[in-house]
Amino acid sequence: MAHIFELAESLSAGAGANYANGVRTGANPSQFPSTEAFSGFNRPSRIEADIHDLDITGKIPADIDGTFFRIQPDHRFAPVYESDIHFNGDGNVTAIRLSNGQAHFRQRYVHTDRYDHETKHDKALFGKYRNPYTDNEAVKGVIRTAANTNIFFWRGMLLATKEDGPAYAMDPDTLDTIGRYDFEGQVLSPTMTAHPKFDPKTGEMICYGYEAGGNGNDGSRDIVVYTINSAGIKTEECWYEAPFCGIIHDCGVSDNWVVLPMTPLKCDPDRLQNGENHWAWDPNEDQWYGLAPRRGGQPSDIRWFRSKNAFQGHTVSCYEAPDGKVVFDLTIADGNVFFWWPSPDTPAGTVAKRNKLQNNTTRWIFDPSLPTGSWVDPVEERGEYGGEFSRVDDRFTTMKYNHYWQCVIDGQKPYDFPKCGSPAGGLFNTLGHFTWDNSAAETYWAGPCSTFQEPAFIPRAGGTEEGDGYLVVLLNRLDELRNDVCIFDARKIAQGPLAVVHLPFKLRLGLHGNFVEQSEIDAWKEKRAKELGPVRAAVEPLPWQKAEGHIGNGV
Ligand SMILES: C=Cc1ccc(O)c(OC)c1
Ligand SMILES: [Fe+2]
Repeated sequence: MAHIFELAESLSAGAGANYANGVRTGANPSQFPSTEAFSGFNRPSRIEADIHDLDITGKIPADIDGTFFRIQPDHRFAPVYESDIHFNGDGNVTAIRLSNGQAHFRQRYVHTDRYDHETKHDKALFGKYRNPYTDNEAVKGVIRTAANTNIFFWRGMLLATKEDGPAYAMDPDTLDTIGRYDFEGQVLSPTMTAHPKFDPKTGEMICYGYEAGGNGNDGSRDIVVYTINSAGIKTEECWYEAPFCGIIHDCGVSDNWVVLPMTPLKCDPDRLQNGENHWAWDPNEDQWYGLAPRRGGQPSDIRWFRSKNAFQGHTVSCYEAPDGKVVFDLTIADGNVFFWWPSPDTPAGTVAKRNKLQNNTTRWIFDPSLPTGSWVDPVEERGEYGGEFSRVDDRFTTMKYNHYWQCVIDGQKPYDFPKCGSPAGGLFNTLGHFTWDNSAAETYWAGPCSTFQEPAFIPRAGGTEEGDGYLVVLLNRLDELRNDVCIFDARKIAQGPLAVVHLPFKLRLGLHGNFVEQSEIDAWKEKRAKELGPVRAAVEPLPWQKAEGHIGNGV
């Protein structure tokens, strides 16, 4: 007699493969592609759940009272295209509430317009990453963003963001989606970055959108930079033009300047129309840095600096030196990290391969008195460990700082390939804590079967000294297909975690997150109850939707 699993295999083969010539057939609608992007640790999680009082090893410091919010792309439905990528998954938000030495779990999808439409039709309708020409007719004119890249707290709400669309507001307690958020009608660009910066001295949020001139997915070169003050009022809005449509994923903010690093991944509108990739790597293009004034900017004020071809990763931090020059720190790779968007010259049929790249932490100093087009080279490159996902003590954003933490690769340590397979998302097997003055440099290796996701800094209650606090970070247990949440003393990471919170299942590889103090959530809840009223979702369609004759969400 056939074993039950053999039977299941013949049943699924009988149902027919869900992909033919790379496109979903619908024959077996629940079957995800069997590509690396959807296999092993990369399998969609799709969990929405609450778990009270998670299992803990060690002791969560009693003075931690707040929530670590983070977000992951997490496809709900088998994608339209078999070659779909992780970055095209639906935003799914995780909240790890830490209080009284206990940890609680909550996870919910962001209910974007995309989510609502796909729910109604019970299948994926949006096609390739940032290519509206590949979408089902039923969703023409619908905002496409999956809001899957960052989740941060702003004036009593969480904002889930992705750089290809507007922000979505969520309730920080329930993780219910409130709706698309246009800052009460003040922010109407088709795109908004997933990496705004918060000025701790002024309480302002500085944010921007790139590819912002049209519908957000048409290769426009327009950039908009906004400031929203602590009362929620937009105080700055200036539009600039980039030399080409390139990806501007993260930014830097000092007291007087905004730095916009533009990477040589380019969008060509013709390629979009042909149903191809939004981005293509240009190995002959420079890396660019736009320097724009924070206040009173005029379109002609942006100054572009350039340097040799490279891939700009995430910002570490940014500040002004006493001489007015702008110090900007970020990780940089010596080639295209996003190997799934190769150069258009790559021969057809070539399978996109992960390149072996070195990610260095680099320091740049921009002189705002130099003319646009000036060449710059980094003043310092730190290459002892390849690193990414850097974090600082956020209370020092815009200020001279010393400490930073990041996920790093320790190539001297063993990796258990037979047990874990190809390391999902890269081999960040170690957490690093470094200082610019070299007074401290320490690492913590997670073992041969584990890798880290991006950490977040938790300031110690009542403390003010830079770096005094904790680090919260997700650990991928690649052999067990499970995640842990580790809590370290931020300035003593080498001694290992103070507490490890065990999740009973695997999440997906996430991008970004932030820790929010419960006192801050409570204070805003009270302020909204007593004077401001609830967070108001957008009521009007975005200008590009009106211009293209669409009426809005329409679900
Ligand atoms: C890490 C970068 C990054 C850049 C663009 C994206 O759309 C994204 O989606 C998750 C992530
Ligand atoms: Fe990012």
